[in-house]
Formats: sequence, structure tokens, C-alpha cells
Amino acid sequence: MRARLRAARDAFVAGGPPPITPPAAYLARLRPGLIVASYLPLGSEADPMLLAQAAVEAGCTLALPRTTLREAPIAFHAFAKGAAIETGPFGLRQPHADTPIVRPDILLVPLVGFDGACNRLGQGAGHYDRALTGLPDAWPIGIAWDVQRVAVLPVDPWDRPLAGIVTETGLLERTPPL
Ligand SMILES: Nc1nc2c(c(=O)[nH]1)N(C=O)[C@@H](CNc1ccc(C(=O)N[C@@H](CCC(=O)O)C(=O)O)cc1)CN2
Ligand SMILES: Nc1ncnc2c1ncn2[C@@H]1O[C@H](COP(=O)(O)OP(=O)(O)OP(=O)(O)O)[C@@H](O)[C@H]1O
Repeated sequence: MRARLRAARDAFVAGGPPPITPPAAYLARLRPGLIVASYLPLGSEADPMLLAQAAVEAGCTLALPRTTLREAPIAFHAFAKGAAIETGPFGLRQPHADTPIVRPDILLVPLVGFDGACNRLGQGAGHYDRALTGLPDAWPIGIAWDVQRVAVLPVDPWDRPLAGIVTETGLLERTPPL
């Protein structure tokens, strides 16, 4: 399923990716001082840039994930405009190790696949599942292209669902809310 969804994502983006714009329910949650974790897209991943920009405009602090080994948990580092970015494992663009580690309030989450119940299929390393288990009060929203939607994803006990998913056509909200 991961291989099929990555191929669908590549084909979609090859046609010229549309922008993903911030939905009203996301904008309504932004408050000065909140920490919003974004990510820098890899390959054909959906780009959360416009949502990250809206967070900065609302006075939020941006954070980015940092990965060392596939086996190790990810950490979120504060990211200030103009701060240096380095290339890490898998070609990920990420903040330097010496920038402060922070605890996000809102997370823009990359994904390989999602379903109508806002279940998420990731890279298979458990990075976001583990991070979200440690952030039970945070609001996680997935960022994706509509072609990444499947009817039903298999759910494992450790899988963390998302509060919603934003695609190029709008916001899918989880019912009941997280
Ligand atoms: N842009 C982005 N940043 C992110 C993630 C992500 O999915 N996307 N992560 C989410 O957890 C974390 C990094 N974790 C990762 C874990 C495994 C692989 C991985 O196995 N990649 C495969 C195949 C990639 C492909 O074909 O698209 C590989 O390189 O072999 C990548 C990232 C944190 N930062
Ligand atoms: N809270 C956790 N603590 C320890 N291990 C975890 C936790 N959550 C997931 N894992 C481990 O991570 C591995 C990968 O999980 P899974 O395949 O569901 O990842 P995924 O859905 O691709 O999402 P992502 O990698 O982004 O979190 C599993 O072997 C699982 O045991």
C-alpha cells in the first residue's frame, strides 16, 4: 500500500501540484505563543508551507522535526526564520542539533496515506505515532493530496489518529473530534 500510494503521489505532483491553503478551523486555533510543528516536504509530499506561514503571521513559534536514526524517536526543534537547515537521513531537510527542543501544541503531519476516519499511514518507522503518544493534548492535522486517500486503513493498537486532514480540496475533520 505504501508503494502504491507513493507512486500515486509522484504521478499527481508531476502534473503540477496545487497549493494547500489553511482551512478556517485551523486558522481559528492559532494563538500568539503556540508552537506549531511543520515539516519540509520530501519528494512528492504535500507542502504545508501556507499553513506554516499563517502560523507565523498569527504569532506562533514554528518547529521542525529532526531525525537521527530510523530506530530513534524524532525531536521537534524551534525554527526561526533564516535559521540554518542541514540534510539528514533519507535526504530530510532539518534543523541543526544545537537548536532548542520544544513541545508542539499543533502538528502539521506528513503522511503516505489516510482514510475517511482520519487514520494515518506513515513511513513505517513509528516516528509520528511515538511523538503523538508523548503529546496527548496536541492537535495533529495531516497534510496530504486527495490521491493519498484509501477507503479503509488497517489500524494497529499503537496508531495515533489525526484530528483532521488538509488536502488541496479542503479539510476532512474526524468525527467525533479527538
Ligand atoms: N518531510 C518529512 N519529514 C519527516 C517525516 C516525513 O515523513 N516527511 N517523518 C515521518 O516520520 C520523520 C522522518 N522519518 C522518516 C522515516 C523513514 C523514512 C523512510 O523510510 N524513507 C524511505 C522511503 C521514502 C520514499 O520512497 O518516499 C527510504 O528512504 O528508504 C523517511 C523519513 C520526520 N521528518
Ligand atoms: N508509542 C510507541 N512506542 C514504541 N513503538 C512504537 C510506538 N508507536 C509505534 N511504534 C512502533 O513503530 C513501528 C512502525 O509503526 P507504523 O508502521 O504504524 O508506522 P506508520 O503508521 O507508518 O507511522 P509513523 O511511522 O509516521 O508513525 C511499529 O513497529 C510500532 O511497534
